[in-house]
Amino acid sequence: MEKKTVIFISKLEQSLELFINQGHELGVSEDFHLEGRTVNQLAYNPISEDSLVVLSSKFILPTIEAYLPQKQKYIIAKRTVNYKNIRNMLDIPRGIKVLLVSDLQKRANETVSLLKSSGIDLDFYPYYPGGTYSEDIQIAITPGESKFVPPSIQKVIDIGSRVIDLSTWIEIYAHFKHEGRDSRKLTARYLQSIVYITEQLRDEVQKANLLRKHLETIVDRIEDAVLAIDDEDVIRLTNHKALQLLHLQGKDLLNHRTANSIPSHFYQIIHEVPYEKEEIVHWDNQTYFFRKTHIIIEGKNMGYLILFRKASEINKLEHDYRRKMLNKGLIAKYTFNDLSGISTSFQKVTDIAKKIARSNSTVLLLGETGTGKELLAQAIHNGSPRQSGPFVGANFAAISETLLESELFGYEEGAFTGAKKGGHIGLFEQAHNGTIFLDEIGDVSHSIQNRLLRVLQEREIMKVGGNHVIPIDIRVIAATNKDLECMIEEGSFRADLYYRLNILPIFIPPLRDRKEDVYLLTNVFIKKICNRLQRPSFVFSEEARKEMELYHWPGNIRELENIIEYLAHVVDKVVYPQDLLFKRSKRIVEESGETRTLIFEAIKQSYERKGFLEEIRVILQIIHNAKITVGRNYIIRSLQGEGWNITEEQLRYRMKLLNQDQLIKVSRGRKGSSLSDKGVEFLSYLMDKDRALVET
Ligand SMILES: Nc1ncnc2c1ncn2[C@@H]1O[C@H](COP(=O)(O)OP(=O)(O)OP(=O)(O)O)[C@@H](O)[C@H]1O
Repeated sequence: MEKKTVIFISKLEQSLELFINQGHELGVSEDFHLEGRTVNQLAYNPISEDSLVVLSSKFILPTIEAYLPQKQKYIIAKRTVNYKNIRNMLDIPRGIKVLLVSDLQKRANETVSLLKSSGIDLDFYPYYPGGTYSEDIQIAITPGESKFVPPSIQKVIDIGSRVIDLSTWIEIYAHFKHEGRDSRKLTARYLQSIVYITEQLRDEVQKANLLRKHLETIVDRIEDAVLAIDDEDVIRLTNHKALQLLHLQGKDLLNHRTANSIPSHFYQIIHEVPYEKEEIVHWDNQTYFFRKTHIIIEGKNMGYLILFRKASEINKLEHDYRRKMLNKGLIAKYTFNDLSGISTSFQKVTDIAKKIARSNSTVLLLGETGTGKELLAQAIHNGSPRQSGPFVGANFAAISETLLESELFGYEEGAFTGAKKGGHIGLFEQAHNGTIFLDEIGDVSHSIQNRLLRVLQEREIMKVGGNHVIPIDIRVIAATNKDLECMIEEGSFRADLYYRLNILPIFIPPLRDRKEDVYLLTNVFIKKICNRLQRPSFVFSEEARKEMELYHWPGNIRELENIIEYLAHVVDKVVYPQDLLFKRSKRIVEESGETRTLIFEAIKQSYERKGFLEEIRVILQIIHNAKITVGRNYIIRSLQGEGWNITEEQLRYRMKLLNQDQLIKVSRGRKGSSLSDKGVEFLSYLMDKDRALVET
């Protein structure tokens, strides 16, 4: 049988294309010839009488009537939304204003009713060129007319031109009295496209359910109590913690009105507390930290979120956190208030340091051993905007060369034999968002100097065995008692590293140059130490005080503090010159056993704190065994023979401390060292301790 012709007429070419395409998809083109004419084409492309004309809308009828043959049959197409494009509209939350944009007012209105009758229940505002609209609308939906969308709209969803409704396709078949079989096939195909959409929607619903379950699990894990309430005061989300604190365990609050579901006093709090502010509220004999925030979606207020937690829990958390940081040594204990000193030179130091603290630049602290460089570094950190971040100390004289690299930069799991599982976070990474204190920077080896330079330049590190860089935000404070400029001349310190460090230098004068501070510091330490030992205070006789002022204090404030500690153990009420250790020529072995133990224990602990007591023990042993005066090279070689790898710089530092503690004697002209009597005593004290440990 010869195929009949169906001619679609529309103003727009794209609508004709859409209809013919739809006809192909539905299989209509297997039964009829499908053609299209725009209104303008009718004049030179006339219509043959035996065809059926389908008009895209009744509004074009007056324009085209003249071109239709007299008895021409025509149908006005019923149009519907293209279900394939409906999916995009489902993401728009309910209650949001949406502009429905079309070319004419009536078409905009028509599309609104069409969408509403298809179950898309949004807050539609029809719009057409020349119409008005409210400026707060941010989303527009248009059936293929996006060119008419006002420019202020942020999001446009084009659902495409409207397609032809099933009833019109059936009418086409009915017109030609086509067999019913074909129209059933047509109906089946038409429904298929809708079923496909329904399937898609079902998937979406399942996905949404799954997502909700995920969300609920996550919210349950949050330590805070959570309540999400919509703009109609209905509870939309909550967690175990909230139910527990509100004494509503086992109750289902979801989708219930807040007013009817939660305790009335708490309900009152929710409505009284201002938005977006951390508040402290009292309820149920407890103090809570409470926060209420708006839930804003696509610019519209959809309700509010409440987070609350018992203040006691937060205090405990903060306390635990600080304790952990303290245990790890990541907190700076001292502030500028802990720095005592009235001398003009010391006042100048603190004035400059306070100003410098506020900046983020690298600081270089210069001064003899024991002048308070570490104390000042901590005070600078605590006076800086980074005060709540970590303060990490790295002592280059204390960490052995072999460990230094991995201590500073960390290592990846499996970087070397014996590497910890999960790797190790280095000191630089631990200092992220805080301050790193590079103590004894003058003792650092050449290879580490190179790596430090890179870190300071790039502000990023690479772990040992790692293959990616980790950016770090740190403030650097370095300290040394060495003359770095002299070391540069000798070639033992890199000039470029020095210039990177020497940005804000602060020189702390030695104690002998600020005698006014000796008396003040003496009293500060008497108070502190007597307090700690819970013993009555003591005073200095006039003569002893003079001796203190005359003394040259090679060990500076640390030495002064040690002397007061010693006196606190041995004097009663008044200190006389003969009580002052530095004044006495008596050998330590003449001290009473009790005092000796106290002094040795204090020395032992000071090495332990520095982390190299074991190395000190081996060094003393090597010198002792040699029985003659030995030089540093000999000691280094012997240490290596016993598996200890330390640099010459590190050995020099340790020898200096041993000398200060009078455990070794350095022969004139620095030819070599031997153990002092005190050193021999100290070594046997350490060995006794070791034995006691083994026996227990
Ligand atoms: N101005 C001060 N007021 C009170 N105590 C101080 C002051 N300066 C230093 N101290 C105390 O003196 C001791 C030595 O200080 P610190 O360790 O900071 O010195 P340092 O210069 O870093 O020493 P080193 O170079 O040997 O590492 C510490 O116990 C510290 O508390």
